[in-house]
Amino acid sequence: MTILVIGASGQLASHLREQIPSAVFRGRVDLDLAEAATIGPAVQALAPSLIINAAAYTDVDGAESEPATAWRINAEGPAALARVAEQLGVPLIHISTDYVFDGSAEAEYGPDAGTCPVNTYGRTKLAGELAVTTLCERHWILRVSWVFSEFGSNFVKTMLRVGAERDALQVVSDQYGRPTYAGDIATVIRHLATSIAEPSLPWGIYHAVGGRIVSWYEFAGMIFREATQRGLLEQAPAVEPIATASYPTPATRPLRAVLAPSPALNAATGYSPDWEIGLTRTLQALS
Ligand SMILES: NC(=O)C1=CN([C@@H]2O[C@H](COP(=O)(O)OP(=O)(O)OC[C@H]3O[C@@H](n4cnc5c(N)ncnc54)[C@H](OP(=O)(O)O)[C@@H]3O)[C@@H](O)[C@H]2O)C=CC1
Ligand SMILES: Cc1cn([C@H]2C[C@H](O)[C@@H](COP(=O)(O)OP(=O)(O)O[C@H]3O[C@@H](C)C(=O)[C@@H](O)[C@H]3O)O2)c(=O)[nH]c1=O
Ligand SMILES: [Mg+2]
Repeated sequence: MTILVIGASGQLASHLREQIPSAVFRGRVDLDLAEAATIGPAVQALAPSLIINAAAYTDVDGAESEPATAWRINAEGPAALARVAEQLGVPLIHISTDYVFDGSAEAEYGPDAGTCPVNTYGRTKLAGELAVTTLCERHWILRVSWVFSEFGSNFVKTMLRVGAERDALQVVSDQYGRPTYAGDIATVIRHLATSIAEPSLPWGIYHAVGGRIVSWYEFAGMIFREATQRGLLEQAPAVEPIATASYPTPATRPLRAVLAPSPALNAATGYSPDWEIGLTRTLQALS
């Protein structure tokens, strides 16, 4: 049984390497998602029994200036993976994002809520979801949000770097979400992979999140509190809450695209993601 992971050094791919060491990993140098025509033959040659797509174009602001590249990697590449999974008759686990929603609702978004991305990254990820659902019957799409880890680049590591350089910084306090520890996504995937011979979870879209809803400002405060307690930072910088309008970026970001956890996913995997434990793990690993 060969489990094929697309992605090698990203946050999720790195945790999958720890948790499913027997899997075969293909980073962008071996298998370029932007070259859709090459994907089918490359995957067929490996004859996997399960395909996990841990790769994506994740530079939200960058996608605004290179939309064609983001589209190739986030929409056309996953479409090619879905086609070859269907041909081989094997399941595909694909990852998506809170940014498929516009974030204008007060309530949390369930997997069936109406999508309406407000930026290019979100539009390309939504196109990837649609391709996977229409082209490959045996799919699980796991939506996650605000992913962080000791591996790769993310908000936690940015805060630690900026916090070491500056006495004060401003962080937006009107965008809300549920952060996700990449190690938790890997754990959920590991449980799903273990049950692949007799899947108990219906194919479809699920939200692999859990824990408190916070703003980026609150998240930054929690990072600085624990990082100073652990001696990762000598002193926490002063953090000033600001409105999104005062922090202009190339991409618009949804204000309240809060993913509602999926009880069926938690029941099937016997696991509930908890990002606050993940934050402690991340800061431990970086200490
Ligand atoms: N980061 C976040 O905050 C969030 C991420 N997600 C989703 O979670 C999933 C995992 O993201 P994350 O681990 O954070 O990603 P990272 O940004 O940490 O890593 C990106 C990964 O994509 C791979 N990749 C990029 N371009 C290509 C390409 N052209 N061909 C093949 N592989 C490529 C990289 O490959 P290589 O290993 O070779 O460098 C790397 O493994 C993605 O689907 C993402 O959209 C969802 C919500 C939030
Ligand atoms: C560094 C920094 C960011 N911010 C803001 C910008 C932004 O609104 C928010 C978070 O910054 P980021 O650059 O991490 O945001 P962003 O890259 O948009 O994060 C998103 O990435 C993609 C891949 C996803 O799928 C989403 O779930 C989400 O995690 O904090 C500040 O207010 N102050 C700062 O000093
Ligand atoms: Mg980013």
